[in-house]
Amino acid sequence: MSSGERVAKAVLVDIEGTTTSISFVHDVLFPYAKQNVEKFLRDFWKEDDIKHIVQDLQQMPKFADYKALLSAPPTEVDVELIAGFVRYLIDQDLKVTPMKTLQGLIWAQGYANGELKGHVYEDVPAAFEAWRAAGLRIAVYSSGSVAAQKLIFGHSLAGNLQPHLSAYFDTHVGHKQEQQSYENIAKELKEDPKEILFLTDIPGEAAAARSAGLQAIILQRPGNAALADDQKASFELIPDFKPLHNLKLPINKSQA
Ligand SMILES: CSCCC(=O)C(=O)COP(=O)(O)O
Ligand SMILES: [Mg+2]
Repeated sequence: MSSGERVAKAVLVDIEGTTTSISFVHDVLFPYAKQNVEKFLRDFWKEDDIKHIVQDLQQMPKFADYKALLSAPPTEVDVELIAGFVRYLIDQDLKVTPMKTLQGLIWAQGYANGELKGHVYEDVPAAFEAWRAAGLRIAVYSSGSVAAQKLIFGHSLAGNLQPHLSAYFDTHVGHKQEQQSYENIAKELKEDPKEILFLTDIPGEAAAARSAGLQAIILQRPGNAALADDQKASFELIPDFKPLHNLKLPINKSQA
């Protein structure tokens, strides 16, 4: 099936490499979080939600790995130790929930003070408008926290795109390369999986979505990772959202 003939009731979009450049995430957002994590933790160390995040971080097996790398073994868990651990996790691009939650809280300050503006490719707002005008719902699924997703679209270069979005999912629903996550999303959206179209840059995510019965298309945006030949053969590939601007509801739904 070509993108021109596709029908769906909902479009589920990934962010990094799909609506937004990988470079914005890696060269702007991640450095912002690394530069500001220590001050953020110092300012909010005694707040309950930060205490919970710190506890969750300490329980990760990676925390022991990180401590073992330090020249002097830490005697207490303090701001500096946790900030260093968060920077270590960011450097490895680990999609772990407590660190992603913390990143979202740090980025909120950057969006609020105007230092950050969410990158979206220029074809994204037009596609969102077209899909909504055709009666489709649009949902987001990213490893970034739901709070971070709302920020990137709420403070985007194209203005506030949140009114187009009807649901947001992060790693609380499961990891992006697991079939169960997409089954959970379909259930929460109350849609038949085959009527959800998932758009992503990562073949492992597309494969997991497809194994749950969703449709999946891979974006080849500038700067996205090159695909192996078998991956190219397994999925429909598109350079941007323009081939999908004419996406329609299934015929029985649009006539109802
Ligand atoms: C929600 S904006 C920041 C994106 C992010 O933190 C990330 O890890 C990107 O992951 P994605 O699942 O959108 O590829
Ligand atoms: Mg992605």
